[in-house]
Amino acid sequence: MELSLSNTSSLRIPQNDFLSLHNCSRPGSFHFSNKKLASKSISLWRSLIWRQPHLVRLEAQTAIESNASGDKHGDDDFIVEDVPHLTDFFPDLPSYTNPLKKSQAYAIVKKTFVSPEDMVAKEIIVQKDSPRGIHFRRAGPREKVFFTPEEVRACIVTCGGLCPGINTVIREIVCGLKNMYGVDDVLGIQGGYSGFYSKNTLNLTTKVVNDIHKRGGTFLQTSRGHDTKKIVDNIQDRGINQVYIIGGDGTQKGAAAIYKEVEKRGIKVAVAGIPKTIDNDIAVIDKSFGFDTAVEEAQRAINAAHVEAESVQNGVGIVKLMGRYSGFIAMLATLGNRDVDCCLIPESPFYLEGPGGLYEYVEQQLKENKHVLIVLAEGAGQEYVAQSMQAFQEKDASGNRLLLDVGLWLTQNIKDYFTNVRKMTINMKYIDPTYMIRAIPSIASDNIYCTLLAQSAVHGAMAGFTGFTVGPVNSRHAYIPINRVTETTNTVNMTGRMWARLLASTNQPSFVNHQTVRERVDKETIDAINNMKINST
Ligand SMILES: Nc1ncnc2c1ncn2[C@@H]1O[C@H](COP(=O)(O)OP(=O)(O)OP(=O)(O)O)[C@@H](O)[C@H]1O
Ligand SMILES: O=P(O)(O)OC[C@H]1O[C@](O)(CO)[C@@H](O)[C@@H]1O
Ligand SMILES: [Mg+2]
Repeated sequence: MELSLSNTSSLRIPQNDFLSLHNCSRPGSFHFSNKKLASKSISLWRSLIWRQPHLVRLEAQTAIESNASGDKHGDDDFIVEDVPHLTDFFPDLPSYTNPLKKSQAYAIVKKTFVSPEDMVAKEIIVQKDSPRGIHFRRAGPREKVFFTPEEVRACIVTCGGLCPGINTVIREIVCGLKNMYGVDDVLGIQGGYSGFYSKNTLNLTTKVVNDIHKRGGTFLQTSRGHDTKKIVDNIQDRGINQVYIIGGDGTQKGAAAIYKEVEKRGIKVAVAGIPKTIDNDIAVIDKSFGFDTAVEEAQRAINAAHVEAESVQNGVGIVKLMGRYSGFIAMLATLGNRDVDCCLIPESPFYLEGPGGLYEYVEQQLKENKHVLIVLAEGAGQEYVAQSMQAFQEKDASGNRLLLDVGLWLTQNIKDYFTNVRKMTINMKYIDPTYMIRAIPSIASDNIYCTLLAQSAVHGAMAGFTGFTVGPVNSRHAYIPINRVTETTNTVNMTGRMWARLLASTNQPSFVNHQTVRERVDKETIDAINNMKINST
């Protein structure tokens, strides 16, 4: 591989070797006082590059020089957020030629292996002068693998709530390991994380998983709750060296903890996360699998509520959909339907009474159209329900707040208001299909997505990557450091265009009053001024 000084900002450097060579105190960010030293270091590292360890951000003097010579954004702003590799901890780990090289399936593929240089950009919308920004390693098969088929003992576990497509991912991991890499030994951990230490395992063969993708749910069962030490004890006891973990944000936090514990114990185990969540609340990735299936299934409930509401006098149809903290299902199901008059989600506070409130809007719709249709995410308006019920907020075994039933609360409030205050007779039709939209098998497009995720995870683990979550970033599959996807939650952006599209489509009130807008504008102005101050210091 050719390296020039102009791309010194993204070198594949074995971090440990570098640290021992240069005794650098700040891993991940390295400064060179002059070009000669940078050049010397590069030639030292060049010989170590084949091991594919961390990509390390390198702030070289040369990059600054290239900026000075007119290149406005040198390579120092090309940031790679890389995933760990087993050779970071086992520098002498042997590598082998990837069996895909001789695979019939890939025989006529022009470029079977992903180049170690290939990166996926986190931001796809850029301006001419904007920095090159954050990148992730592109997912896919590598020329060298760090496991022989015979030595692999893989396991698969599924945690958290259900989601269409889990079985497809399980199936494709088993089939991918067998058909692409000749791996026979795959264990199914039953009943989520706790299954590691409380249940027997299942031998997963291609025959066993052959038609599980036709079923909803998870073939392996799921649970909430965990004990990281006991999980890793079990991984060690069973001689497992590849762990495939399918689950949402909580599960990925669990995967990060397992990876850390594995690292601490110094055992050769690749930990791969496959993000799963019906709520689409996982950060960085484009969309979670099963989400499209859920949005499609939600149409049946919304259509039914619409038919019911428009078939009676003053019909009020209310549909409650899933979405604990993120209202993506409700938003997309509304946008995809067009009969919905109002969509309420956790990110957008709403109010009932007074000008611009929900009651006023419902009354107006009833006057104009004789019916109204509301789609509600389960996490919306939780503060109102809690207030009215004076309820104690319980938590589930994973520590997630248990939601109160906002659907029943809203139904009752609308009924009371129109009957008692407005003296109007309304016909309430409430549909709660929450579990129905996630307990079904995935549609074809989600199955394809699940296959890509599973195969990318298998390629990554076989290539020796670990501590990663796989997922599409701007439509390209990437290996993302697990912490990156758990540090924030993906929520609907209230100031983004998608929510504005929804408001434009339903014509519902934005529930944002003048005062709130004023405060937000003021806050944004103050933040911008503060940022300017920070940048100029
Ligand atoms: N901070 C954490 N550290 C380690 N493990 C965690 C953490 N949070 C959650 N887990 C474990 O991850 C598993 C799933 O978590 P959780 O119930 O939050 O669902 P999830 O993965 O977020 O999926 P979903 O939200 O789609 O239902 C549980 O076994 C839980 O104990
Ligand atoms: O009732 P369960 O199975 O705990 O799951 C409910 C939660 O799981 C999710 O489907 C995913 O987080 C949420 O939308 C929902 O609140
Ligand atoms: Mg979650």
